[in-house]
Amino acid sequence: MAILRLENYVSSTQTQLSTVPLITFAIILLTFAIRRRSSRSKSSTTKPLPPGPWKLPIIGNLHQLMTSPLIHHRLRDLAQKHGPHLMHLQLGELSHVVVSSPEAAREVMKTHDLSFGSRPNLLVSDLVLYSVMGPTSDHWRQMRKINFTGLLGPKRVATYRPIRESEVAKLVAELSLRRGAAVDVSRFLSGVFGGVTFRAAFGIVKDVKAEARFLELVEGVTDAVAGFQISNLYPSLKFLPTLTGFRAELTRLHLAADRMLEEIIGEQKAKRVARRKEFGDDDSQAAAEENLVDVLFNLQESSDPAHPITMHDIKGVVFETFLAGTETATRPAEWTLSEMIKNPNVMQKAQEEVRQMCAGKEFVSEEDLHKLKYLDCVIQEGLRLHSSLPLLLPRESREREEIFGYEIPAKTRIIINGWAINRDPRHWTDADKFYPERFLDCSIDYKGTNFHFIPFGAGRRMCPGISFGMSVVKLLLANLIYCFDWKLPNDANPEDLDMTEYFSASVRRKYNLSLIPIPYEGMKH
Ligand code: HEM
Repeated sequence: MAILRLENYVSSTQTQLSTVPLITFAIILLTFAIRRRSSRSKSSTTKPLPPGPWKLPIIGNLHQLMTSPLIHHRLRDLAQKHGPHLMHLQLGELSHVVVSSPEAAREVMKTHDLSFGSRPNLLVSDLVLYSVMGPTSDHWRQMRKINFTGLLGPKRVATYRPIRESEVAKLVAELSLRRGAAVDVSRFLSGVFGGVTFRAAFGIVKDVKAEARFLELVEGVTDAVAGFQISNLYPSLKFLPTLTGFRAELTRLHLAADRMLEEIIGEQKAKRVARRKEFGDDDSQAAAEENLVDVLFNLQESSDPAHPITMHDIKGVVFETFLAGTETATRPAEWTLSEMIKNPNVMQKAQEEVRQMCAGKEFVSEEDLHKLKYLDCVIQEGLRLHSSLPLLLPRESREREEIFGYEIPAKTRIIINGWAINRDPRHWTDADKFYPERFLDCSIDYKGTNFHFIPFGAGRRMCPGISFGMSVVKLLLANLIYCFDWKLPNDANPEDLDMTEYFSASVRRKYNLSLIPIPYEGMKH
């Protein structure tokens, strides 16, 4: 999810702070901090806030986060010292609580899910996402239902199978052409997720260049909103987004995206009208080939007039799907493949499984996937160690709550450090080791019921795109290891593969994965 990224606050905070003369900035903040302090002193709490590190006036704990660009690591280290379950941080004007243990995650995402199931109202949600991602409301509930049932539920996802298979086959063909040469695998992988999402959303469009242009725009928005935006931390300073140029940048991107969406969705609408003229409503072939926009049109036609689904909503849901579904879903594939390269024994075992199960085939198709049990474990372990969204997405408490004897006031921002939780040594043996066998014959899964394994979050705000994303991840990885053997360039030792993380919209590899594909001879040609 590239959206409303909380997790990259730090990198972007640094960027933005350097563009504003610091002294002016400090004076402005001081003025507002005094105003705020006087209003805050009127409130009283009955229980203590969770413990936390010492705070500076005005910036609170921001300086303690700036010591590392990998904020999830920094938060884990701070939590170990100051609050292993719950830790209080003051970031700018806003009170934050960091959740770092499975026990505390259960309290937040299950016991008190209703209170903590809202999202903060961030500028990016209003300006880029047509408000579909904002706080919990009737509108959000309706959009969430659409996402789950209409677009991303398992039944609908099954209908996108031909798209997934053809995009993966296209990749295999391209890689075969480049046999023996180093290729930027990271780039290819994000192309597959972009391609699948584009075709699932819009089908085939007239302008052959539209896909590349639209995906470039999605990438632009992803980069722009990836961050701990300083203006989000000082909401009372309404002029900050304008002063830092953030508002102008978001508006520019939004207008460009909006124009393209109007164009592409307009084309879909025209096709639909033409189809209906020719076949009437009873066109079963068209129904079987419905894309995401068609489904949204159907829902619009049958929607309750008291809560109509508007063109604004349709654009919002479509754009959200791209922002949420491309970057975030690429990462599990990229990290899991990297781990297999770095651990040749795991790669060998996974390849033996798929090559045995699919012996003689040209391609691993979806009906073969259920046989690949070891690959399932490898993917789960990849998700455990490398969460795409290590801090999930930001939440906000709707009312005052008490957890483990601590007070969490209403309107507190909640950061759930899923990355730290997925590596909690109290729940995982050799927690930092890539060891897929730990998932063999084990009932733990990522569906949000095991709070020590939450790569997709849990509760009412859990990721609705699991089926959509994971169906591509597994098909893609199965084919990459079935159709090719892989070597590192310059005969580098696999164990030396650099796994440094880069904190952006999601946590990705700092250096793209460059590999040499060698087609597998046992494949049927
Ligand atoms: C396969 C890799 C993916 C991972 C690891 C992932 C992870 C996540 C996580 C951690 C969250 C936040 C959950 C929380 O706050 O509790 C989230 C939210 C979300 N994800 Fe995903 N996601 C993936 C793929 C997708 C795809 C493919 C889509 C859509 C096509 C999608 C759509 C969404 C949406 C719309 C939300 C926001 C839900 C809300 O606020 O109610 N995700 N995802």
